[in-house]
Amino acid sequence: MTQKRRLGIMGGTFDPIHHGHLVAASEVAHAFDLDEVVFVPTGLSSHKEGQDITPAEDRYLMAVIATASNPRFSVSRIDIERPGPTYTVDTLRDMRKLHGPDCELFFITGADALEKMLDWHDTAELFEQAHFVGVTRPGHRLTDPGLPGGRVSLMEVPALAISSTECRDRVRDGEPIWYLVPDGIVQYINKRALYRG
Ligand SMILES: Nc1ncnc2c1ncn2[C@@H]1O[C@H](COP(=O)(O)OP(=O)(O)OP(=O)(O)O)[C@@H](O)[C@H]1O
Ligand SMILES: O=C(O)c1ccc[n+]([C@@H]2O[C@H](COP(=O)([O-])O)[C@@H](O)[C@H]2O)c1
Repeated sequence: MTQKRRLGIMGGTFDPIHHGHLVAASEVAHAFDLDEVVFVPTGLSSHKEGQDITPAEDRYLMAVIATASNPRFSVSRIDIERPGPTYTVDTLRDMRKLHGPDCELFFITGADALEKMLDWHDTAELFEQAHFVGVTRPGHRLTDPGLPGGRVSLMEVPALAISSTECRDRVRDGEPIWYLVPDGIVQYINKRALYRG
């Protein structure tokens, strides 16, 4: 019997994508023997309404640049092309349609996001569609938030105290972001004059 294809999905605003995201995806891919990790930048983040978010096309292109050198990483436009707010249940439904039933889906997320998962849209269906992997993040303790057993795993990854917020703040304040994000992202942010305030 052939093994089902194992597909990781890393959803995020990625404004901008940074090495914390990339390390988390790489560690989960290794630990869960994933064939591929698809980064899925959000369209309109349902819980970030009113926040000043960079256009989806820039966030998508930065994700492409950051993942280009890894043959097991790719980027999907499904969330940025779907009208309305982005809900993970729609991401998983679309991924399932694209990849068929013979594919196991693993949604990768930070421990901070996992803690709030019971408030997400259509939680019951979420756990039918995918296995959820919550990774450690500095500043957030890795505790079991009481999510259904068997469908959620918690995983320690090398701690990188990087956030997109800090990257944006540093650019605005004229501080370097070299080595917090891939080199191509530093150059893209400069070229497009992003986060200058
Ligand atoms: N340094 C990190 N280590 C582990 N997971 C992370 C890290 N940074 C972000 N994540 C996780 O990656 C996913 C997407 O993150 P997101 O794009 O919101 O980045 P962010 O750095 O949290 O952004 P912001 O500071 O704008 O809120 C989330 O599930 C988040 O918890
Ligand atoms: O589906 C939901 O209700 C929901 C609520 C909050 C966050 N999410 C997803 O969690 C991922 C991380 O979100 P963010 O905005 O913290 O980068 C991203 O893929 C979001 O679509 C999903």
